[in-house]
Amino acid sequence: MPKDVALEAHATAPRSVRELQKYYQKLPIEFLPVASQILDLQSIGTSDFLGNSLRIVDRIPPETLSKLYNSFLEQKVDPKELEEVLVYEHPALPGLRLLPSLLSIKVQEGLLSKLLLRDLSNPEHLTNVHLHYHVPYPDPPKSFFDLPRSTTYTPKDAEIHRPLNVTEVLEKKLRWMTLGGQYDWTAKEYPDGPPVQFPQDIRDLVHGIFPTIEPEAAICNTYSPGDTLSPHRDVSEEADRDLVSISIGCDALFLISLSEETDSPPPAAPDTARTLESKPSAQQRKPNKKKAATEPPPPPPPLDSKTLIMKIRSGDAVVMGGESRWAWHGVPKVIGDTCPEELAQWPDLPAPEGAESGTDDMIRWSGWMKRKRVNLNIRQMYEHGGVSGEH
Ligand SMILES: O=C(O)CCC(=O)C(=O)O
Ligand SMILES: [Fe+2]
Repeated sequence: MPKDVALEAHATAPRSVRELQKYYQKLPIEFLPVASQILDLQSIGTSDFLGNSLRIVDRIPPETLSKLYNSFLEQKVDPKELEEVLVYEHPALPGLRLLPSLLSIKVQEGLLSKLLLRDLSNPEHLTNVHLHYHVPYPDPPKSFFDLPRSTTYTPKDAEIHRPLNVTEVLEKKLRWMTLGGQYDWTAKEYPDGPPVQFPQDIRDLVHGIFPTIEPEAAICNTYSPGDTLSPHRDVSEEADRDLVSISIGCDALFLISLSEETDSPPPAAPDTARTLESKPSAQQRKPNKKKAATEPPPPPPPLDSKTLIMKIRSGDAVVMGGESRWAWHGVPKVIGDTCPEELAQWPDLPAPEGAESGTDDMIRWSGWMKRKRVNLNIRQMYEHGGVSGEH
């Protein structure tokens, strides 16, 4: 589908989408199991609701995956240990493909390590922290998870921001990193000039599974429970190739819509970049005595025939292609305590070199992932021709 020139990077989502986002953002997690609008990719096939409308449109055989995993992990992965991956489509969002449990736990762990222990400490990969802080890079390069506790991030403008320490940055402030083409969040465009090299091993894995895209740019989002991503469309890429979104760690709700309803926009959003919100999660907030937690929530806003709200888990992939490539989408909720056990201890690193166990300067990051959701959102920026079709 050719990209519609009318798609504006700064436009605001339709009211119906914003209302759903707000509803699910506020919905206490204890009510999620009874929220029947939510399409749960893990109960596809067993639920009568929506499940009936899903179609299997493709299958990825274990042999294909094991070859890609072998080279990604640089170790032998027996196809017998893998299951065939089913690819689903839903009539509400033509061109949206859902791949529950795409990546094995080992590949998820490998991907986390490449992204966060290797690529994050490459100074070419900018983060949201760079917008307002000087980011210290150790020489020789090493993982940010190996930095001494005394590491300080000094603000660019000391009148607006206070200095941060490495714990604050990695636990809370770090919300995204850009890989390859460095998207400019304020101008909402990719800068001119040759893009930063996309990590080859991640490119090979993603292109091997999804040959319809040549990975050139990605956003690696990190969320804690309580963090949200407001509804938006990713319209800055020149190529109308599929967008591949891979999630690792805690479960999340993902809202996506092709609703065309137009209405008056809400008050203007702050001019910085994208609307990421970090609020204390329901779990972190002190109990509100006036409002008992068991009080049933109001009914949800109606879901029109062009909108889906779904639960996304660790290892799942969502591909936005065709008409859905330019759909409105957002993340109203990240659900704490849902990270798969095998990943929860990541990065589980040995003590940094030279640090003695028990010294003040040593931060044990083991268990960081237990409280996180990491989403890798991969795009092709330019049309070059020569990118093949199906696998
Ligand atoms: O975290 C997600 O699932 C979606 C992220 C996203 O839409 C984006 O980075 O543009
Ligand atoms: Fe997006």
